[in-house]
Amino acid sequence: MKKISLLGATGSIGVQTLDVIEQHPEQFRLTAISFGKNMEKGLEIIHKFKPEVIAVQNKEDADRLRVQLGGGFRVVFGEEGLIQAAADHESDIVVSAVMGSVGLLPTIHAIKAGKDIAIANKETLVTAGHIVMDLAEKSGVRLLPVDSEHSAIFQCLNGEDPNRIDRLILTASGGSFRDYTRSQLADVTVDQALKHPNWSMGSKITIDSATMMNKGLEVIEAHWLFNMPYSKIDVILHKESIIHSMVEYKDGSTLAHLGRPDMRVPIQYALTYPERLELPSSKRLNLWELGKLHFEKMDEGRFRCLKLAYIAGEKGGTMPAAMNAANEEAVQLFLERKISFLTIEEYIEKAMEQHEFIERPTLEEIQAIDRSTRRFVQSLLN
Ligand SMILES: NC(=O)C1=CN([C@@H]2O[C@H](COP(=O)(O)OP(=O)(O)OC[C@H]3O[C@@H](n4cnc5c(N)ncnc54)[C@H](OP(=O)(O)O)[C@@H]3O)[C@@H](O)[C@H]2O)C=CC1
Ligand SMILES: CC(=O)[C@@H](O)[C@H](O)COP(=O)(O)O
Ligand SMILES: [Mn+2]
Repeated sequence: MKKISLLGATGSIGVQTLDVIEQHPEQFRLTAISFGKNMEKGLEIIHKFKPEVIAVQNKEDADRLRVQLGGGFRVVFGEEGLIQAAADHESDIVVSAVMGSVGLLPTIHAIKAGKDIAIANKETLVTAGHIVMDLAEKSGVRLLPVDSEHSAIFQCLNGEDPNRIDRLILTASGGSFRDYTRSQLADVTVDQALKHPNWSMGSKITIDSATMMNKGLEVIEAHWLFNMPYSKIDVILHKESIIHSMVEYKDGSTLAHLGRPDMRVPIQYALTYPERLELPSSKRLNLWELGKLHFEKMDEGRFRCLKLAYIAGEKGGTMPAAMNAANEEAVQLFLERKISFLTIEEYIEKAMEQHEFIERPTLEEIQAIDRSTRRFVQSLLN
């Protein structure tokens, strides 16, 4: 029986993780959850799975929950609560599926506590890849990718010697506006941006897919997870999201991972690795039904955020953390309808230009950069 702590239980990855757990009651037990503010969904999960530890964002919600639930649960809140749900109780693996850089600290604590991490939260590796990877190695814990592209690459690598690899090829759907010209992007709406062609995901990552920052974050995530230089990480447009990513080897062989767009598959693989279990609810891929698959070269002028992410990744140090914080703030402003779609990349670029770079930052320095960059982006509004 594998004991699971699930951070971000009410979100898109969280709910799909619960679906996987439910399909294998003999394999998995949910011992801790965290969620933000969605009390209705949170309560439904608590009644169904009865986790011992429950972390919520605010003290008021924690107090309310304690009254509603009575005894038998440990209800905690805030940053300290997230850390407790991740690290301070009995579990074998932590699924990190909160949204944003708030996921960094609990993951670091979970690694220090010797827990394996099923990592969906890409902002963790983007902001502090060098710290997280070093710590995971020293603590002897496994970082198992959940992000579909990274799970695909992980499966195509399957333990091969890194010297045999020529390049990693990440596939990108192109997001909601893949067929729009740059001038058409000027007045797109939030509702349009939230309609991803292939995946049903949380709102922040859906906007990231539309700006192509999602792919930029994934390039940096791949750099850390697979110890690969940026010159050997490419992105290709593939609008069907059937090939989830590829690895090209020295001898010219290219290995690809295919499947229907269904996050329960990589989530389950991270939970069972190296085993594979049945996943009754997941539909099989019938290529003859699909007909053609399409591929296009990336246009970096059209998708400016991808270019910014390569620049930030190559620069290293605190630059990816600054880029990420600017992106999180700008996307939130767009979702609140305070800025336009193209202003997202404009704000990120401005934040990167003014950023006071630190080459080998500590965790505290990364957290300080995260806060100051968010303040800078907010100041651009006035
Ligand atoms: N969705 C997908 O298919 C994929 C997602 N990812 C990555 O996984 C992560 C989660 O994505 P997704 O599930 O789509 O996101 P969602 O927005 O759907 O869910 C986010 C979860 O995090 C919680 N949360 C948000 N902010 C905070 C906070 N400040 N403190 C505590 N909890 C918080 C939310 O709680 P509540 O709603 O209760 O407020 C919710 O449970 C992201 O990093 C994303 O990039 C990666 C690959 C695919
Ligand atoms: C499901 C998943 O892993 C997302 O990150 C997905 O990749 C988004 O698709 P695009 O960013 O390619 O549009
Ligand atoms: Mn992805």
